[in-house]
Amino acid sequence: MSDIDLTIPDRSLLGFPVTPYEDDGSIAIEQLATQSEVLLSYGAQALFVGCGTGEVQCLSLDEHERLVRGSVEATAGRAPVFGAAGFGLPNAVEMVHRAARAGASAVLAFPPYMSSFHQPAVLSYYQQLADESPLPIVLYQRDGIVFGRETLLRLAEHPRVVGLKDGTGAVEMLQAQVNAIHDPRFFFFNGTPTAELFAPALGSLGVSSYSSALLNVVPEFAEQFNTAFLADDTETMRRYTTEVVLPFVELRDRTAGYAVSLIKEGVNLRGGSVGPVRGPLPTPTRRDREDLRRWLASIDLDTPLRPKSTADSERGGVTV
Ligand SMILES: O=C([O-])C(=O)C[C@H](O)[C@@H](O)C(=O)[O-]
Repeated sequence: MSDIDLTIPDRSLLGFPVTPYEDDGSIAIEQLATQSEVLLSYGAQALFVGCGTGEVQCLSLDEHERLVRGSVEATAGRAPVFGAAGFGLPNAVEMVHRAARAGASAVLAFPPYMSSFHQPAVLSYYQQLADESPLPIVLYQRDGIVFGRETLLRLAEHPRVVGLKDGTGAVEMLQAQVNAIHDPRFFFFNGTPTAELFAPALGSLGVSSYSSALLNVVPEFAEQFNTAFLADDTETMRRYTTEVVLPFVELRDRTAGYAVSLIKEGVNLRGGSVGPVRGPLPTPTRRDREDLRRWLASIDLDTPLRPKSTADSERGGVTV
């Protein structure tokens, strides 16, 4: 286990990097380091590697471990690195042990897909995973798995369960969950698709940290949005949402899976060389790719992606 402090302060911007591939399909370690620099330089306070935006469902156990190790080396102690664990108990336990060996600080526990909604079964599943885990665990609710109040209270008592990522944006449920947990060690974060869209609403419930897939492709904008968010500048956030986020969401919603595929394509369009997504994620059509290019150009972010210090010396800010 890494000895990096796992404390995720309130109001953190969390990075979920895409997984870069070489031409032969192997993990592109050098590109991984470049991406880490970009995300950290624009304000990511933790990196969740090989998670949703990182194509978790498309990676082998070895690849996931390699990704975590590469990211831990690239971040060199500047931020905690989270791996992923999931897809059934034996697999999840194996993933968390591999993440620990690779130096991760914690893991994001993906819902076991194809599973029941029955709360006692959900409780038992995550308790067993936490019991077996050498690392702290962040729960993740979306799709098939959400945590009832009692389930969450019981899980939050476990010393290795440290937080909850919400992928639902279900305000009523989330408010009840936030109100139920009084442990300052337990953190909630907004991990909805294109999380900026929900940031103002969920921020007002006290869920003030969020994961940003946009930080991969338009880090300059994601940083500016986060500055407005931290300043509670609702007018600026509304303008950014209308002018930048919603046009992206319109593209994203054209095809299931585009929340990841278009992020990766956007990085490629900005010279990131991260390769294509793996199936079953969809390859963007030519028309959607061109529209994505136009979206980038509309906000003057069709320039090469660079870590912030390099980019600042080369060009000005975002024109929105
Ligand atoms: O593992 C995941 O679900 C994610 O990749 C989360 C994303 O960063 C999501 O919050 C987004 O699309 O902004």
